[in-house]
Amino acid sequence: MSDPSIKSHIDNNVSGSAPPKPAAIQVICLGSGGGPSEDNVSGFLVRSAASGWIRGSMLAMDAGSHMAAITRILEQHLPAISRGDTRADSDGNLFHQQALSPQRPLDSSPPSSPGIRPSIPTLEPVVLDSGPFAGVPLPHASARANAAHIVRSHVATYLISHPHLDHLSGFAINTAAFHATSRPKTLAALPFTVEAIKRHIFNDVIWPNLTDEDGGVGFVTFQRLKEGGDVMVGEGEGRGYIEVCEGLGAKGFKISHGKCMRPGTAESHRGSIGNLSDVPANYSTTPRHTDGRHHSLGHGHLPGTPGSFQSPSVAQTSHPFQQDPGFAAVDSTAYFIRDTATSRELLMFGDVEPDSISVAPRLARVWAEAAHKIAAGILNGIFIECSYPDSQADAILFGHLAPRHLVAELQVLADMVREEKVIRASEKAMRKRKRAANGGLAAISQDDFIDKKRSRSLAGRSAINQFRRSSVPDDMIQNSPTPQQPPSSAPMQDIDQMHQEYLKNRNLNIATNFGGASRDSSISSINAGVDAAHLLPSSVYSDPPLKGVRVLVMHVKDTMKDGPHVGELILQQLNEHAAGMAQRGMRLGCEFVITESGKDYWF
Ligand SMILES: Nc1ncnc2c1ncn2[C@@H]1O[C@@H]2COP(=O)(O)O[C@H]2[C@H]1O
Repeated sequence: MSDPSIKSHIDNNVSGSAPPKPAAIQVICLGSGGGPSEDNVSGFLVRSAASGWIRGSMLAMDAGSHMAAITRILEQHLPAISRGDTRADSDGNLFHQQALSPQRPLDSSPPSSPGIRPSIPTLEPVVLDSGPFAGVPLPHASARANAAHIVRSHVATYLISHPHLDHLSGFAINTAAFHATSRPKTLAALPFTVEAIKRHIFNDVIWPNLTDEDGGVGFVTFQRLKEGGDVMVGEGEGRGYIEVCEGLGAKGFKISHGKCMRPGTAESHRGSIGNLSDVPANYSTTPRHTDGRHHSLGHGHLPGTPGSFQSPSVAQTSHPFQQDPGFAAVDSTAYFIRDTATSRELLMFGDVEPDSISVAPRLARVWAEAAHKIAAGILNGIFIECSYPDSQADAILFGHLAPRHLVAELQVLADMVREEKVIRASEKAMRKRKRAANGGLAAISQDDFIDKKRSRSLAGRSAINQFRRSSVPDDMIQNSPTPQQPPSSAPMQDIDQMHQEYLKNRNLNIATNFGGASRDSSISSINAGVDAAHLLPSSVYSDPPLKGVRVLVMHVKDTMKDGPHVGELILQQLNEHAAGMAQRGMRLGCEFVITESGKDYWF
């Protein structure tokens, strides 16, 4: 089905001089807040523009706010209802047929013949021409009936970041309407989330067991995702992505959302153990879990199961929280969501705290994965929380970010992107020189060599960046390496040699997990890349690393006080931090946007 709405949405955020690409992914914000008001808590709809509005083409990323928010949006954009010249009353009963909006086609059947009982007019689907749901055929009269239709017909999967209520409550309550769906809804998540929801929500105590496990009625089925993706699925850049709805794949990484009592010390929501990482450094190609499909209550992977890979970064951190052995991290998830048609991606976070104060710092792994995608031009949207303004002290962040932390984390990402861009540019330069030198013949084998060797694990560089971090931007900001002007023509063997060294070091890191990689080998891996960069045009450095990336801020916690919404202050603080860094020669280049319920965002 063609989608008229996509034509008018152009992605203006693609860096460089390339012509803007048509938008590939739409994200509709249903809930942008982090509480305490229950009407606006985390919930988004994601869809591939290429899939149009076919059944099963929408993914709900978290669902604290869900059906009620869709109803609200439709009320705003369905003129036949919002203007009052409606054919539906508040209960959805038809009346005022003659006053329909031109957008809503009337029953076009001829007037009834005398003696024939007038038929009840049949409503034809209406297609909205404005708002986030522009283009979706709506078969009902009232906003709320159409909202239920969208949920039943179009939303296939609920991708949940963690089992906290503000990310789940809408979904749980809406499941009572799933009896009218033709197939079960899928709840997709990492196993720790699935098991928690199964055990603590659909347990016939808090909520009826409407799932298809343990004798439930079958409205909901669970899709247990493998952390870091499933290597058995997909190929090339799409390897590891599991299809979660029509046209979209997902890959999830565990992240940390505060701390709780260490399992065994008290009744607690169990999380990961500090100092232990669940995923090997070569997470892209070696997911930890080999079978995520058959967990059930009482066994399998529970939240809190420690991993077996020790992060070198933790030993280097000094924040008092990280030294407390009585606490474990609360788990959450960051998902990369990939549009199958265009290979473009989004990064959407659940609640998350900065690595600098975490008992289990795991954000750098996600940044490493993201850096490669940003450098490759396939990722330009990051949905991430910033729950509090900077006035919130570290001790009362409860597993969340404040502007100072978000900007510090983005600086880590920016460093990685810069390195990745250098590597890409140097590889490109080498291929070009090889081609020129060998008349194009050797270029083929060299290109093949690079492509085969090229792995996307950036673990070594992640480790290095973690050595640099602290909790406030001023502390973590390093002097930007002054780009050296490249010699006008570098000897080809120098570049070749550096690349061989670089590839050797990178492969060493790929073959060695986080715990095993020595700091020296990580550093030499970076140095090899940076050395190669000295031979490259300075233009590699001239653009800020995150140019073209939009950082969409969510989960802002309303203060429930008079005056401007705290989101305005958070945006101001983010921009001030970024401006301060730019003054010191550390431009990030990204744009900050505070997400709002009822708005949609295109990528
Ligand atoms: N120790 C605590 N004291 C007060 N409030 C808390 C504490 N821990 C968590 N919270 C609040 O509970 C909320 C649960 O959802 P969030 O993680 O979004 O944000 C959390 C805080 O707002």
